[in-house]
Amino acid sequence: MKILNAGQIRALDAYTIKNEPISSADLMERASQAFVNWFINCFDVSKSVSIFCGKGNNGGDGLAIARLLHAKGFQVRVFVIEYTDKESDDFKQNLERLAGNLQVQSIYESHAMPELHSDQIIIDALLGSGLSRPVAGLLGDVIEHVNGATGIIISIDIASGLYVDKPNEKSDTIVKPDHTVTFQLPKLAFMMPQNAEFTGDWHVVDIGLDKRFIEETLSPYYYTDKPAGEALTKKRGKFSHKGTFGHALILAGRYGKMGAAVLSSRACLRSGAGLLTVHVPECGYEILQISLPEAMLSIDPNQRNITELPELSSYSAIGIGPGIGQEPLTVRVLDELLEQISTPLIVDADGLNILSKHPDLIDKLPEKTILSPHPKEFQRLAGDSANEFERLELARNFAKKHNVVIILKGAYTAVILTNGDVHFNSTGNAGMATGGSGDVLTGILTALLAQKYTPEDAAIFGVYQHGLAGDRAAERKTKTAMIASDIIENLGW
Ligand SMILES: NC(=O)C1=CN([C@@H]2O[C@H](COP(=O)(O)OP(=O)(O)OC[C@H]3O[C@@H](n4cnc5c(N)ncnc54)[C@H](OP(=O)(O)O)[C@@H]3O)[C@@H](O)[C@H]2O)[C@H](O)CC1
Ligand SMILES: [K+]
Repeated sequence: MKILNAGQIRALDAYTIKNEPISSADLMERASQAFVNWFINCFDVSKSVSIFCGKGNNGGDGLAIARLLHAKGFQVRVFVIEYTDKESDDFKQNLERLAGNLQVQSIYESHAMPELHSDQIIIDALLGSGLSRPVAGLLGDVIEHVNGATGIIISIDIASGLYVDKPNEKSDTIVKPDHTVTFQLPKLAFMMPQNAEFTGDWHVVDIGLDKRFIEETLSPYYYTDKPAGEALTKKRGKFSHKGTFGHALILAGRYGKMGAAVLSSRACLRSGAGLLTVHVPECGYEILQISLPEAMLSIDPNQRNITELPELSSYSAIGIGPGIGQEPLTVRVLDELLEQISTPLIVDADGLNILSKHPDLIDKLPEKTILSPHPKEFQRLAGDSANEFERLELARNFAKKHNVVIILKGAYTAVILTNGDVHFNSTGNAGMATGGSGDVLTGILTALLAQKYTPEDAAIFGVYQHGLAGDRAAERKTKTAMIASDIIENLGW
């Protein structure tokens, strides 16, 4: 799914109206109906609803939704906030259509706010994608009042006060909804962890905006939903043999961190690699042989750390980093690896920390190497950023400059391609913020590269499957109890 900016959404709206053709009032009706369909799926008529409307088209949606919910038998109160004389045409039209059906209460002053009970559902239709400046005055007071209520809050399209495609200031007044029901496409703002409290659970409803216009509009931002994730699966042919699926090499582990080698290796085998060799220091010999009999071993001469690069010619993809530490001899191994490698590569964890401390190695990274930092590792690698929008820009520039694929791990993990395109992942949950979860991803990615997925597809698909396995694990074990091994046990596609 593509993610468009506010200007592009406006253009999409206008194009649909002109080319379908459909009147803008009818499009608003269709959007409102889509919201109501979602709503009645979640709530029954025993709930009473309070709708707070601005005077633009978001407010117009609120008025249309009020009418439709009232017709379905919901008890509805409608409040229009009189912060301006300017009203959109479709707002006006929907206000007229309400007359006789429902009484509208105008709010002129901050001290005249309606009481909100905990069993009431509040619908936020104050401002939508037309937000052009920080909220202040009466509107700000209404938002504070809504946020103070204990009932469920649902924002139409986007929380009022939240920008669609740029960062808000920390001091901005923004609705904190439990749900956002957004039209047609997810919004960039939803992908930023800093906005979590201003999105709640968000849901996309189809309002029939022009599909071809969406396809043809250029945007660097995508959302890997189920169809996009599944479309990347490579089928395993009937006549394939283990050679078809490649021979992966993972360099991982040191004394006290051998678990990282076990986790990444097991995940690699569970992700379809034909063969796997793990290069570990000598202390890992028995651990790996016993815990993972399916893997072959390459044993480093050093007892505790990786100090020598194995011969590389038989491998089809290489993963390095989990638990390797940053000893000078290990740094040299990474350096030699970068000199010699001619197969796809993924660098993670300590591998990334080594790159941060030895920036000359970054220039040696082969084209389309996958780097999979969490936010702290990325900061060490690329520097500070003031907010998550800025961090994303920094990552896009880093990916383009160094010709690498970056997996910026987080709530909506961002996979950033060498051309700067960003694919936000849809799967995964907070239970995955647990030790070893990243090592599992490294194993998955190494396996996919060994199976000849392109680095771009490997990154998007690997992150998607990692999250999906995490979701299955959370379902079976709960987010609290799940551990990285559970993610591995739930892999499979
Ligand atoms: N394409 C779609 O997805 C459809 C969306 N619909 C709904 O329409 C809104 C967008 O409507 P729009 O009228 O463009 O914008 P808003 O409703 O958000 O309101 C804009 C008006 O509010 C003023 N404004 C902006 N920021 C502030 C502020 N901080 N304080 C006060 N007033 C503000 C703005 O005035 P300007 O001075 O900037 O001109 C506008 O007057 C979208 O979110 C959907 O809900 C359609 O219903 C269907 C298709
Ligand atoms: K809103």
